[in-house]
Formats: sequence, structure tokens, C-alpha cells
Amino acid sequence: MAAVQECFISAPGKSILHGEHAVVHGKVALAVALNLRTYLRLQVASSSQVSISLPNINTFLCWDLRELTAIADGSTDTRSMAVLAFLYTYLCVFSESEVLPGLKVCVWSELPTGAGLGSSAAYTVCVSAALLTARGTISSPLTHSQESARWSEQELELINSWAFQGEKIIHGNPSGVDNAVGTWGGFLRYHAGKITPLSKVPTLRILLTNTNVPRSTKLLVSRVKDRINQYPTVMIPVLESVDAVSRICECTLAEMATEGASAKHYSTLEDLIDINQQHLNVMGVGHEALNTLCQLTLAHGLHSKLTGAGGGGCAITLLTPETGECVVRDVIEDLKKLGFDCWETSIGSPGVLMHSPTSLTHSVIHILNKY
Ligand SMILES: Nc1ncnc2c1ncn2[C@@H]1O[C@H](COP(=O)(O)OP(=O)(O)O)[C@@H](O)[C@H]1O
Ligand SMILES: C[C@@](O)(CCOP(=O)(O)O)CC(=O)O
Ligand SMILES: [Mg+2]
Repeated sequence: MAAVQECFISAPGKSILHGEHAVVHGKVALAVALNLRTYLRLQVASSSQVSISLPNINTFLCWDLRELTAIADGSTDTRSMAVLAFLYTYLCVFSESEVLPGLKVCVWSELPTGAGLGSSAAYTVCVSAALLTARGTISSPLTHSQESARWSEQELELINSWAFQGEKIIHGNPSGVDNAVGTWGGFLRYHAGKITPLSKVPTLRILLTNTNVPRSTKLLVSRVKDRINQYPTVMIPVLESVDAVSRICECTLAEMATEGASAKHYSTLEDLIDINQQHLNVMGVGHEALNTLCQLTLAHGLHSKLTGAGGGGCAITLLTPETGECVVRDVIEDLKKLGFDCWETSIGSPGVLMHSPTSLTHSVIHILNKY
């Protein structure tokens, strides 16, 4: 396949409705792609240098290709993880090439990094798609007249599997749900590596709140594992219960889509949110700021749970047809007073895309061209 000289790629972040952490231990998770995306620009350079610009984490690095022989592992800080995931994918994807190509790569995201919205997976999906396309392992799907395009199923599977390897570097022991949503988009059920797009889902209104409490998915995933090892007879039933929550939620959503949504359906969704939030606290991934958030929204009659790895980061709040616009406005205002960011999000966005530069917004292209 012909390798490209330049490409623009994006992948969405995600929100997990139910099943975070439990999914790492083989239970069902339900996740949905967000309308917040990570963007990447790759240029093949004539110089013998590879450079990566990551303005979200204030990281700008350049290597002489002759020096890129062995890369040290073992670091867990934000920059090392992102850079290692890139270098690992770059060196592996081009391992069979006669020469390593000089490259200039810039990645910028609308997603907050390290907040539970799958920024790590959106990043590794973009990096994998760009490098595999630059190598010519997968096609460049964009034709002249198109604004954006997606790869074939088989090519998406390859992107997803490389993105999963990148997630391993950032997460340690990822389930694979985040890179699956980043690759395929939409609304997915994920169970032990099996990805099933959910076709029967109602339109849901969801409020996303970022507590702005920083946390690391890698540390939280290993904390849950330690707790399971320490108290297996206590924790395994909790994971089973989360699994049941995901399954009941899936059936409820399907019923809502086929029969029409009733107040009873929404009441079930709210109960499941409350139950799962308690379970996540039991798993040890809660945070004072998340408790405050849940209590505050409940005072307005709205139900919330953390989303992603927890320990801070983001929560989702379900809005129902009964929720008046003034309630939504008041809740957002109260959450912002606590220093949280809060916005209504649209869900079910497309997975990884290749874009023509003219189809990207002015601000995205400005940032990608700047570095
Ligand atoms: N746009 C980005 N630029 C650089 N690194 C990123 C970007 N997005 C994510 N990352 C990497 O992913 C890490 C965050 O991943 P993680 O802890 O799994 O949180 P989450 O996936 O919920 O945002 C960051 O510390 C960084 O290493
Ligand atoms: C906690 C977990 O279920 C989701 C982590 O998502 P995030 O990195 O916090 O966006 C881990 C995983 O599934 O790999
Ligand atoms: Mg992550």
C-alpha cells in the first residue's frame, strides 16, 4: 500500500455508563463515544529526526534517528507514558522498514487528560492509525472529494490492537474498552474482549462534570486489583453485582428504544447509577469531591456516578425528560461554584477518522500547524 506523506486523524473520548474497573476483571461494560476528540497531524520529514509535540501536556521532543536504539522503560509520569507509547508504536510499526522515516507529529486534544474520559485511548488510537497509515500497512481511506473517511473493518481491528498495546504502556492492565470506543465510536457493550455495538439505544441526555481532581488510571486499576487480592470473598460479589448492573442497564436501554421511554425506565436507570456509585466507593476508587458532586446533584433530584477510573476526574449525571431546563441551569451553576467544570454532552460520536485539512475547524488546524 502507498504510504502517505501527511495525514490528519482524530479519535473520540468516551464515557463508561457502567462497568469501569469490573471490565478489567472480565465483567460487562457499557461505554459511549463523546463529542470531544483528540486530533493528530503527521508529516513525513526529509530530515533524519522524529519529533513529537504534545501541547496538552507541554511536551515537545525531538530525536536524532541514529540515537533511537534502546528506550528505557519503567517511568509512570504523564510525559514518559505518552512519549513511550508513541515511541513504542513507532519503532514496532516501522521495525521491518529498511530505514526509520523522519516524522513530525503533533497531537492535541479537546479532552481533559487524566480525567476518566479515555484521553489515553483517544491518543493511542490516533497514534496507531497515523503510524500504520504512514507505514502503508493500512490504506489512506480519504479520497479527494471527502471531508473525512474511515478505514475498513479489518484495518480498524489493526488500529485497535496497536492502540491496545499503547494503552498497556499508559494503563498497565487495560481492559481494552476505551481503545474499542476510540476506534469504533458509537455505543458499545464490551465483555472479555468481545465488542458489540448497541443498536437499540434511546437518546440519552447526560451532564458531564470534571471535578478537576487529578488521578492516574494505572494506579487506580492496580489499587482495585490489590483490594480484590486482599478481600476476594468480599470483592468478587461486588464485581458480579456491577456486571448485573450493566446487564440490566443494557436491557432497560433496549426496552426504552423499542417500546418508548417511560418514567419507570428512567427510575431504573437512576437506581442503577446510585448502586454502581456505591460499588465504586467500595472498590476504593471514590473521592470526596465525587461524593460532594453526587450529593449536590441529588439535592436537585438528579443521579450521578463517577465515570472512568475514578479517584477524582469526571462524573456523569443522567437528565430525564422530567428534568426542567431551570434545574439543569441551577445544577451547572452550583457545580461550577465548587470549582468543577460542567457541560451537557452529546454521545455516540464516530470512532477514528481521517480528515482533509480543510474539514477541520480553524482552531484545531491552528494548533496542529503551530507546533
Ligand atoms: N492529548 C494528549 N497528549 C499527550 N498525552 C496524552 C494526551 N491524552 C492522553 N495522554 C496520555 O494519557 C495519560 C492519561 O491517561 P489516563 O490516566 O488513562 O486518563 P484518561 O484516559 O482518563 O484521560 C496522560 O498522562 C498522558 O500520558
Ligand atoms: C478503570 C477502567 O475500566 C477505565 C479507565 O478509563 P480512564 O482511563 O479513566 O478514561 C480501566 C480499563 O477498562 O482499562
Ligand atoms: Mg485512560
